[in-house]
Parts: sequence; structure tokens; C-alpha cells
Amino acid sequence: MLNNMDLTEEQVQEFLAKQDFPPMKNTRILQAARGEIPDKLPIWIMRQAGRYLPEFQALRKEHSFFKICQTPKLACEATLLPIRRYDLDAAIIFSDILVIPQALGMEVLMVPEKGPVFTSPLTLETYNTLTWENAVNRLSYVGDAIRLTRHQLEGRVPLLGFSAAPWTLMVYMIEGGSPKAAMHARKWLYAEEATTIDFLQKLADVIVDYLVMQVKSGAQMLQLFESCAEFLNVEMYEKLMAPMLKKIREGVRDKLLQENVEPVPMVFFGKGGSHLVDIPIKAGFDVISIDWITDPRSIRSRHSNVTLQGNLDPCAMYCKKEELVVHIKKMYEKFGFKNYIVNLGHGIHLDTPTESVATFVETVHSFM
Ligand SMILES: Cc1c2[nH]c(c1CCC(=O)O)Cc1[nH]c(c(CCC(=O)O)c1C)Cc1[nH]c(c(CCC(=O)O)c1C)Cc1[nH]c(c(C)c1CCC(=O)O)C2
Repeated sequence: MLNNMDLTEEQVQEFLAKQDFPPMKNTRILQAARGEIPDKLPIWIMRQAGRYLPEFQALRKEHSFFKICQTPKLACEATLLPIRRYDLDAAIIFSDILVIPQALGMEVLMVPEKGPVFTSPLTLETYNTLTWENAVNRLSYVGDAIRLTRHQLEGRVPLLGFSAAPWTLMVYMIEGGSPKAAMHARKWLYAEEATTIDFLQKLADVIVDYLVMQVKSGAQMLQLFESCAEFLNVEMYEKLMAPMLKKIREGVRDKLLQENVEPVPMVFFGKGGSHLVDIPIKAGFDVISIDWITDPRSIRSRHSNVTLQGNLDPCAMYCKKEELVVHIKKMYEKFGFKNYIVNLGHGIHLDTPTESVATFVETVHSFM
């Protein structure tokens, strides 16, 4: 892969103007998503381009988090870092779920040691100040980053795009950062139902346009993050969020077909969502990504054809090498090798030893 940081602005623009992408050399992840059996078990890692990598820390010393997201050359570089280092089977575009609230007019800062902080969390009083119109146009930098990265990957592995689901975005916007119990957002669900439904529908519409734009820019699979699944019971999730998941799954496919673009597999990840996995499956998601609490066999017994993704406890990465291999093998025995994409059960932690990532990838690839 080219050294992306040496690209001049003219070269970046030339890549962005090119129509065809390099031919694919590895499509294991797409095969598994479609229910085919690849030559090796595919693996990628949530938050694979993150602070556990010294090269990412070096990049972060030079640039703020959102500057990296907003500059295609830097986002591309961050995306490629884990691919240069490990034999992973997918890249995921470097960005964040919170770029949507930014495009709606909210200010989000990434505060060291604290994570994301909204300077003015959303209230009923400020709800009408959100700028919905043309929101996806303000996210065109993500499309440019995807397009550039597809070229720079040179077909080595597929590139994933992503968004958060409406509920997770709603929680972050109302709570103003990483939630403890999402008390304020849950209060809206019960006390402000009409505003809530309006809000969720508008978010779903933006998410559809955003994901369609990502596929048209070159994303080959999409992951919808429901990182706040744990805060809702099945009844509330079914009533308010099931229609949104359906709207997103079907909306993305239908809009792509209308524009003669081939639809791509869609993954649903619900953190703390083992109680509601049947809902995204019913909505038509091709792959269900599960956290480390969820037993894959309980889903397989009900839905034999759905591809599952996950679910090593990110803290297993702190084991000694021999023990880590045992945990990986135990996980694999529960999933089986068909309809399976290996991943962690949530994002990799920032102090994860880089050798554990190498062990994880090598062990998984040695299975078949
Ligand atoms: C909830 C959520 C967010 N962002 C995301 C989620 C959903 C997944 C999940 O449940 O964890 C998704 C995300 N965030 C990031 C990616 C990039 C692609 C990847 O490598 O997976 C993806 C897919 C980069 C990031 N997003 C963030 C970092 C670290 C920030 C930094 O470098 O300062 C990275 C690499 C910051 C971020 N962004 C967010 C939080 C809570 C934090 C702070 C936590 C932390 O610091 O690890 C919001």
C-alpha cells in the first residue's frame, strides 16, 4: 500500500476523481456475510484504528481527533494503520458516530481521558434548532475519505462504513456524552412520545442518506452501532426502534437499487443487546454482531442462517498468549465456522498489548 502521507493535494484530488477501484484480493468477510464459506475465518476488530497503536498515537499528537475524521488523507492514513500491521480481513473507515450530531449543528469535543463531550446537550427547548436540511452534504468528507481509502487499500481487504442507530444517537445528543443510564433520553421516550418519534424518524432518514452516500463512495459493508441497546427493554425497543431499523435496512437497499448501485451486507451491533437480537434479524440485517455476554448458540438455535460476528471479551486480550489462544478456541467452538466473522465483543481497549492483537489474528487464521 502506498505511503498515503506523501500524497500531494493534487494526487488526492486525482484519486477522488477516479471511477474504478482496484480489483479485490480478499473478500472473506463479504463471503461470510453472504453465508458462503471462505478459505479462512475472517477477522476484524472494532476500534482497530485506535490508541492501542503507537502509530495512531503519533498521528493524534499532530492532529485533533475530529481533524483526522474531517481530512480524507488523515482519515485514510488512520484506517490503513492496523491493515499495515496485521493480517486483518477488513478495514473500517476512520470516523466517529458523532459526526452526525455535528452535521446537525451540535458542537462535540473529544476531551482526553473523558471521551466525547457535547457543549450544549439537546433539550426540548433546543430541539427545533437542529439543522436537518442537507445534513448529509455536510458529511461529504466521509465519502471522500472512503473513496481515497478504497484506492489506497489496493484491493487488499474490503472497506466497511458505519453509523450509529437512531436510539444511540438520541442518547448521546440528549445525555451530552457517554451515558451512564441514559436517564434523560429514556425520559423523552415516555414523556415526550410525539417529539421522540419525530426525532427518531428524522435521524433514521439522515442515517439512510448517509449510509447510501458511503456505499456510493466505495463502502462494501455497513455496520450500524446500537451501543446503547442495554438501556431499553424489548417492549420499548420493539415499539419505537424496530420500525427505525426496518426503515434503515430497507431504505438503504431500495435507494441503492434505485440508483443502480449494488446493495451491500449490513451488520447490526447491539452492545448489551442480547435481549433484542430478534428485532434487527426481523428487520433484515445480514449479520448480527454480539457482545461478549451473549451466547451465540442461543441465537443460532433460532436463526440458523444469520451470520454472527463477535464476541471475544476485549479484556481477554490482557491474558498470557497461551491462555488467550484457549479463549479464542472456546469462542470459535461456540460459533462454528459457517456464517461467522470473528471480532471482539466491543471496541478494543486503549492499553491492549499489540502482541495480543497479532496472536488473535494469527490464531483465527490458523483454524482452517
Ligand atoms: C459509542 C461510539 C462512539 N464512537 C463509535 C461508537 C460505537 C462503538 C462503541 O460502542 O464503542 C464508533 C467508532 N469510533 C471510532 C471508530 C473508527 C473505526 C474503528 O477503528 O473502529 C468507530 C467505528 C474511532 C474513535 N472514537 C474515539 C476514539 C479515541 C479518541 C482519541 O483518539 O482521542 C477513536 C479512535 C472516541 C470516542 N468516540 C465515542 C466514544 C464513547 C469515544 C471515547 C471512548 C474512547 O476514548 O475510546 C463515541
